[in-house]
Parts: sequence; structure tokens; C-alpha cells
Amino acid sequence: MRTDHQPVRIALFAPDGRMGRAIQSAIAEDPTFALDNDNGDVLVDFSSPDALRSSLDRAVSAGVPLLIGTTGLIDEHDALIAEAARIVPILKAPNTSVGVALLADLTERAARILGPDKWDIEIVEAHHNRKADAPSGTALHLGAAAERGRGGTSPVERGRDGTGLKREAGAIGYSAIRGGTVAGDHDVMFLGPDERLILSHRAENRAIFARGALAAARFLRGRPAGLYSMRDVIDAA
Ligand SMILES: NC(=O)C1=CN([C@@H]2O[C@H](COP(=O)(O)OP(=O)(O)OC[C@H]3O[C@@H](n4cnc5c(N)ncnc54)[C@H](OP(=O)(O)O)[C@@H]3O)[C@@H](O)[C@H]2O)C=CC1
Ligand SMILES: O=C(O)C1=N[C@H](C(=O)O)C[C@H](O)C1
Repeated sequence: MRTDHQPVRIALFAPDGRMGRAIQSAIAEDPTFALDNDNGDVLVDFSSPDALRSSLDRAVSAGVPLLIGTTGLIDEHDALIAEAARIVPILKAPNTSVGVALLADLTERAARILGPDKWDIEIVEAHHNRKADAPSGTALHLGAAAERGRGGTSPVERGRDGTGLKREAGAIGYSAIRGGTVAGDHDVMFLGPDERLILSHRAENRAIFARGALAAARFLRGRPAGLYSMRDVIDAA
């Protein structure tokens, strides 16, 4: 029987990816974690949507919790995740940083207070030139937070190009910039009559995601089956 005093053993589904390497560095800096790709207490998946079935199968057959950091997932993936979460604990987080968890709360609150009638919302994100998906999972997560704040679904406008593109009332717009080594910038812009409110987060490097992933793994160890979020991790801290 393992206890809370023993290091949390992390199994990395994709140890050689950028996030896999960042998490290995974070483990090396924190003696309360250990890398154990064969017998981990928690399986951590930052890979690609194509790999999701395989990481879910691995977590379910080993009977261990799964942290999913992969983005670009669609409804079909969410259905698979919900099914597996009946058997093992699963935490899905498109962004594991503390700052983005707070940004999502602030976005929801601002959207609730400002309302959809006078204030347009645009979400702008920038990432490195190797990123595969757009808009980022975080941008979509922030858009969902804004929708919750407004109390309903909003039309989506992505990647404008052309003519006759006047903004639809109440829409949430998404723009993605790709280049260089940007670790992850997100701006939620509330554009109103004669004023703008801009909530911003800047990831300076991947260490913030890696440390957040370890905090999520610690939270998951020993939890009952179910679907969890970074909100739960922060509330439990
Ligand atoms: N939640 C968060 O906070 C964050 C989420 N992310 C997300 O994490 C994911 C990974 O990002 P990043 O590490 O930068 O990407 P990388 O491309 O650097 O790494 C992806 C890794 O996944 C492996 N992989 C891809 N497809 C499969 C598959 N079908 N089966 C097994 N392994 C596979 C790759 O192996 P190979 O090279 O051999 O194909 C590679 O090792 C992305 O979706 C990204 O958006 C990123 C940063 C933070
Ligand atoms: O691919 C990345 O790098 C990142 N992906 C996540 C996303 O899509 O939101 C999180 C972070 O912004 C870095």
C-alpha cells in the first residue's frame, strides 16, 4: 500500500515530446515525484488526438488515473473520455498552468458582468511554429468560460479573410498567430463602446505547464473514478 509520503510515480505516455521532456525536468527538480514509465501511479498524456484511445486503454487496463494535456480533441474524444472516467479518475486540462486557471475564472466573471450586447469578445493566441492545432485548446477553454459567463452559447468566428465579414452580434472570435518559440500567449479581449478590457496570460516557458501537470497528478493519485479539472486541483490545494 503506497502512502502520501511516498513519491508520486509518473508514467509518461509520450516521454520524448516537448512536454514529455519538460515534465521529466520538473520531476528531476522535485523529490516528491519519480519517473516510472512501467509502474506509474498516474499516467500523463501530452501527445496527439490520434493517441487518445491508446492512452485511455493503457490507463483503464492498468487501473491508474490519467491526466490528459493533449489539445485538438473533439466531441468524439470527449465521449471516450467520459466512458473511461467511469472506471478510472481522469483529469482533462488544455492548460495546466495556475495562471490560465485564474484567467478562465476572470474571463467568466467579466463576461457575466459585461454581457453580450455591448461588449464583443475576441480571443487572440500566439504559439511556437511547431504547434499542430488552432485555435489552441486554451483559447477554446477561455471561450467556453466566456460563454458560461454570458449564460448561453455564442456563434463562433474564426480566421476572418475576405469581404462582407461584419461581426455577428454576440459572436466570440478566435485568432491564432504561429511563429518562433512562443510558449503560449493568450489575450481575452472585451471590446466595448469607447473602451477595451484585455485579460492576458503569457507562458514564459513550458515549466509552468509541467509543474501544473505534476500538481494535477498528485491530486489524481488515490481519487475515485470520475472526470476532474484544474479547477478541482486548485480548490483542493
Ligand atoms: N495542457 C497543457 O498545459 C499543454 C498542452 N500541450 C499539448 O500537448 C500536446 C503535445 O505537445 P508537445 O509536447 O509540444 O508536442 P510534441 O510534438 O513535442 O510531442 C508529442 C509527442 O507525442 C507523441 N505522439 C504523437 N502521436 C502519437 C501516437 N499516436 N501514439 C504515441 N505517441 C504519439 C510524439 O511521438 P513521435 O514524435 O514519435 O510522433 C511526441 O513524443 C499538444 O496537443 C499540445 O497542444 C502542450 C503544452 C501545454
Ligand atoms: O502546444 C502548445 O505548446 C500548447 N498547447 C496548449 C493549448 O493548445 O492551449 C497549452 C499551451 O498554450 C501550450
